[in-house]
Amino acid sequence: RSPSSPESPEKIADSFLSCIASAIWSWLKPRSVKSPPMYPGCLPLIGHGYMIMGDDTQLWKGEKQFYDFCLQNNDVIQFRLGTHSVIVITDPDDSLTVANNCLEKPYFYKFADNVYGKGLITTNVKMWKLHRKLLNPSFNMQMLQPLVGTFCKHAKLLVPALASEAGKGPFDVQPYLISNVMKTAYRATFGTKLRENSETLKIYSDATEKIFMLMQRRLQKVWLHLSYIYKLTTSCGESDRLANIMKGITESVITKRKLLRAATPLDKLQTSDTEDFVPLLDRMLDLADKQDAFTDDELREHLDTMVAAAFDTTVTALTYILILIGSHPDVQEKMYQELQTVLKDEERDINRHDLPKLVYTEAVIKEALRLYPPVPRVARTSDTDVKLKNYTLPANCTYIIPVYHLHRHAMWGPDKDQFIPDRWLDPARLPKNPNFFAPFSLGKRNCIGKIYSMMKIKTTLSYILRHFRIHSNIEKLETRCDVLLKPVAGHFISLELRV
Ligand code: HEM
Repeated sequence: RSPSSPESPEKIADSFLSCIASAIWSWLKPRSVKSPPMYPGCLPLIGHGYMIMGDDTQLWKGEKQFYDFCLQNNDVIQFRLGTHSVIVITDPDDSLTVANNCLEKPYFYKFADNVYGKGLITTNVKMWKLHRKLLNPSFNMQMLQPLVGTFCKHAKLLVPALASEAGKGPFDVQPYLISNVMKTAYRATFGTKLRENSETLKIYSDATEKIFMLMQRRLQKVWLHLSYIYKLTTSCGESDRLANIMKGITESVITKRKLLRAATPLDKLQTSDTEDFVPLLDRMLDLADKQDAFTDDELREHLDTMVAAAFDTTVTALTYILILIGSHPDVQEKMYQELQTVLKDEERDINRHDLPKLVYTEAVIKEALRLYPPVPRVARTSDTDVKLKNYTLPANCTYIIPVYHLHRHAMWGPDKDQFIPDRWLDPARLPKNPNFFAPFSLGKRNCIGKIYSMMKIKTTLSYILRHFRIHSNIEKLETRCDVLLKPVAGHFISLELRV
């Protein structure tokens, strides 16, 4: 049977009936004496699922109600997705407890298993422990610094592209950023130069975006969480079709790279082909050769995961940063002055030594990630009881840490909703508990690419700032949320050439 073929009617009926039985049981079963407050309005069978139905704006609106309720109810509450219990946590210590003790991801992370199943984000804990340890060294500062040259090269290409929009009024900057970020992510991961391959890039990035969209649609319709039902839909077939396209592209890149490695001495391969960085694919092929670390499928799914995890998050972060600094000319001017000081007013490229000196720029990036975290919530699950400060929760709950709400917790002070980069330069203005800031998640299973993304964002921003004044209006911004928190309106910026 193909993955998208329909199941037998008997099987569907069985699964439907067991679902109803479990719904009735979960509705009637005695609640433990001490359990977190339940969000009002829970219905049999669908739980609170009806509150997040509709488009992705509705999903985020609905979710926000749960998370706001959590902030108002001592930072731990519960709601029901269908018959499934979901615990929401905005307490920073409990969030870390869950992040470190519940390393498994919930069932809905498996909705894109056909592409990313064995990649770091979705793989099971046993595999994750082995592979994260092997991959960590490829993401430390020393290994990543050689990529700054590649980031600069692409940031310089972005400048003339953006210049074509200067002086012409508001426009959507995201398509420019998508092309830029995808090219560097693809190059850093596969070592492939995408200019020669831009049709492939387009097919690959379109497929990535569509797979995310299908996953989000499934997430919103609780009945489609049942794979027996989902497999009857056209979306399932479409998702498998896109997965096969991506599979084909990545397999062909891996095969070509293997052939090139077989035919070229390694030192020549690195200097001639990839400036001075070693692409992740080469590092993983080394590990596969020497330690038999990855199967071909694992290799492919890790690499596709890296590109997917790197590109949309970074584009979204850069978009919010541009909107925020475009709405705060004083902040923008301070960043520009810092840049000129670090570069000593010279017309030279930015290098790896400059990046740590951009202290104010880093504060701006952090403040933007605080107000608009591209990943606004992360989720976990556990097959054992979990002990929080005030509750012991049973096995098989899903946990949600709403990062967006941690970032706007009352502990940030009365100005929590305002954009104030300076707060990052004065520890007295930050919450004492560092776990209130988690744009890259918390604990052991946090983002492996956080150093990469800070370097990429700083470099790209620096080139944009050197050439343009940015104008925008954050007051008009509206957001929606699929897997990521994305701008849906009011996100256009205008550019003015600096002379
Ligand atoms: C601003 C940019 C980024 C943000 C905000 C971000 C955020 C996150 C978050 C919140 C998670 C946890 C997801 C979860 O548990 O559901 C995560 C995981 C991950 N991120 Fe990022 N990320 C960014 C950039 C990157 C980049 C550039 C890469 C790769 C080069 C990357 C690779 C990954 C991977 C592989 C994981 C899974 C880690 C694991 O489970 O061990 N991310 N990221």
